Amino acid sequence: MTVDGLPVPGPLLEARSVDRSHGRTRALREANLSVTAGEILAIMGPSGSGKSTLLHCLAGVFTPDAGEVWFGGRRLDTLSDARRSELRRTAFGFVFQFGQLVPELTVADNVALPLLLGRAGRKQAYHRARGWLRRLELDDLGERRTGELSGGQAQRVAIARALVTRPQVIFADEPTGALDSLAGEKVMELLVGLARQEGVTVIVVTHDARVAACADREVMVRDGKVTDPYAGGAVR
Ligand SMILES: Nc1ncnc2c1ncn2[C@@H]1O[C@H](COP(=O)(O)OP(=O)(O)OP(=O)(O)O)[C@@H](O)[C@H]1O
Repeated sequence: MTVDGLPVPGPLLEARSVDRSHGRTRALREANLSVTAGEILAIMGPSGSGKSTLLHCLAGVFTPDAGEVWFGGRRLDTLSDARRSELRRTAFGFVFQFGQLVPELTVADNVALPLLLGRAGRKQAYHRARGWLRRLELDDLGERRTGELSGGQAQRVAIARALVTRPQVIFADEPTGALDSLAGEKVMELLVGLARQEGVTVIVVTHDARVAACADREVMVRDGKVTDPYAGGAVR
């Protein structure tokens, strides 16, 4: 596609007419969504409308029953399980409602873990982990067990862990859902600020209008359908 003779990069991530059921429940019905590189996108909608299912389809955790998912100009949904796992490990980062940190490990171990699993050297992994802990204002907590953290601290550790591999996209599912409003605001401020500095795309599922207000754009999911005016190749 070109505009005024200049090439316009296509969307980074796209759902095209995605259907996905859980048993007999049709969670997504011909869902279309288009996300550009560097965009911070909020996915909103009533409980049970299909937001998390959409997020998991975009991240290659679920494969659609019908339709297509594209990432960086290539089909994602037709890749093998092994290739999709590798993509999730290298190009994507995840932040969930309850940090999902490993409680037996220290904060620094949790942040270094994705690098160690990716076979980075120990010294380099911990060096990078400490750098991210500093950026998330967690310098003093590196040696703590994650069970000793407040909810807001745990979510900041989860963000450090998601960013440490330098992903292209962060998928966040209700990242502030378990926090009070002050802690939630701080977590979103840090996530969005760092994502912008790093040029990382963020897709965040939320019920909270204040969280959505931090995004560049929001889309609504209702009964498994997505309202996205930019889906289907519309030029922004
Ligand atoms: N593992 C599952 N087994 C059966 N049904 C499921 C499963 N996961 C989701 N569903 C159903 O699929 C539909 C969409 O669920 P989904 O979790 O995507 O919605 P959501 O918008 O993220 O909801 P919430 O805001 O409450 O988290 C719902 O009707 C839900 O009950």
